[in-house]
Amino acid sequence: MKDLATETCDACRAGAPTVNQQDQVELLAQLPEWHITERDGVDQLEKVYPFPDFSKALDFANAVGELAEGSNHHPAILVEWGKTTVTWWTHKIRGLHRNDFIMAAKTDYLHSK
Ligand SMILES: C[C@H](O)[C@H](O)[C@H]1CNC2=NC(N)=NC(=O)C2=N1
Repeated sequence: MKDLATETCDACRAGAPTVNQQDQVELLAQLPEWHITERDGVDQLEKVYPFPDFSKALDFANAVGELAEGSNHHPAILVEWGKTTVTWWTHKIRGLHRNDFIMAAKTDYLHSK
């Protein structure tokens, strides 16, 4: 199975298909500690990263922001003292695209460095 983190995001267009339930299970199996939650009817992929303080949490958030800019695919990022919550979904399709799982894998890789 190819490492998700090495894939690149497709240019996602309105009307693109969302990831089906079976594929969600397969992709989540490659993404430890990530979970899918629904907000306002939109499935979102989310993970909480713990940090020793606010400053480290903010540094990671900034690194994720740079990753997002480089991929033109952007998460919601919540920075709190001791943790950063990263949430991926695709606005254009109001749901989860393969891109979101790729970006989650890239986020994990960034955290591991
Ligand atoms: C115009 C710009 O390319 C688009 O709005 C991009 C920007 N980043 C994005 N990020 C996410 N998560 N979903 C999108 O649909 C999206 N669209």
